[in-house]
Amino acid sequence: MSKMDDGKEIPDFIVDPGTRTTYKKGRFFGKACTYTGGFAKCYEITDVKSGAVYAGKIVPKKLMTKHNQREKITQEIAIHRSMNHKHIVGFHGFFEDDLNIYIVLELCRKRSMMELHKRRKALTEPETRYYLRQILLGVLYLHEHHIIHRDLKLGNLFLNDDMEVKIGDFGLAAKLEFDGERKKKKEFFYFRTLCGTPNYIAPEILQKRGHSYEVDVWSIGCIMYTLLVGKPPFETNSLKETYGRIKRCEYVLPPFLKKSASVLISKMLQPDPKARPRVEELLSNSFFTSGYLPPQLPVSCLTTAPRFD
Ligand SMILES: COc1cc(C(=O)NC2CCN(C)CC2)ccc1Nc1cc2c(cn1)c(C)nn2-c1cc(Cl)cc(-c2ccccc2C(N)=O)c1
Repeated sequence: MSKMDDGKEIPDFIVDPGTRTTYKKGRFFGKACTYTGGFAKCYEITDVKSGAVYAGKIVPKKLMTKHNQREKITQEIAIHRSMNHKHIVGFHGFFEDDLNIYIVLELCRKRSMMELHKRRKALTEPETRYYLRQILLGVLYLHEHHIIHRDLKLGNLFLNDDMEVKIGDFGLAAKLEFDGERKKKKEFFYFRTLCGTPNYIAPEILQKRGHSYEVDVWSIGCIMYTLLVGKPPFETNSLKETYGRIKRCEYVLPPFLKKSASVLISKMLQPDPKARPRVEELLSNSFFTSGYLPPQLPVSCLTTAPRFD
């Protein structure tokens, strides 16, 4: 039992009353911040009858003091359960008891790209092309269904046994109700600052301007930079300074980057959201069409750089 997991408010056996499925609670995977600054937790859970193993995201109800917190988890579930795509984490169900809300999700045994990043730092260009293409295919599906993810970051990009990318955590996602709608969720901004580092937050959100699909393209630009350079583009050791750099769009493109990579990153990290390419344009960019794209990656890429000769 890891020290972070007191787990006392989560029973060892969890029953979904709707489907009468019993899950056995297994390993604690980790936790992440939720809307109230409290923590939801993720465990390995096993359907005792079928033996199927999932990632169970468990949100304590005691966190939901205000009405809008229940609305937020309802929104997350409504958005995620409507998804069905190879590069979106599978949604297998949800239920609640007196203590918690439980979300049953596809287990990705190779964890998230944050662990890959911590272990490998800068990746090769073919690997970056491989991961980015799958992220773009997943985000294209979201945008085609009028969903903005709004929290694309390495910790929300999970990897399965076949090293395929699965986009997860729709806790900050939003559905646009009409073309041209610009979101202005003030509490969204509050949540983003509340839960630690700004990760890959777009300048228009920091400046509390309306925002839309372009914020996901900005985040993908930050992800591409981080995968190729080995560290995030706006990282400093002060939140205030990081925000300042994001607002001023101040980042350095190292000289070792190939031209097509530098050009693509700068297209995505533009201060004006309207100047950024849409996801379908990104997929046909020369960075993807002119360089080697591995059809798959070996699991060894989690720890050591592959050779593509
Ligand atoms: C075998 O599969 C895994 C092993 C591990 C692992 O070994 N972790 C070790 C880290 C070091 N400590 C000491 C021991 C455990 C982590 C993730 C796995 N897989 C996995 C995790 C998944 C998913 C699919 N698959 C999905 C889908 N969501 N999550 C997930 C994971 C985490 Cl840590 C937090 C959250 C999370 C919890 C609350 C709110 C939001 C979120 C959120 N980010 O969605 C979600």
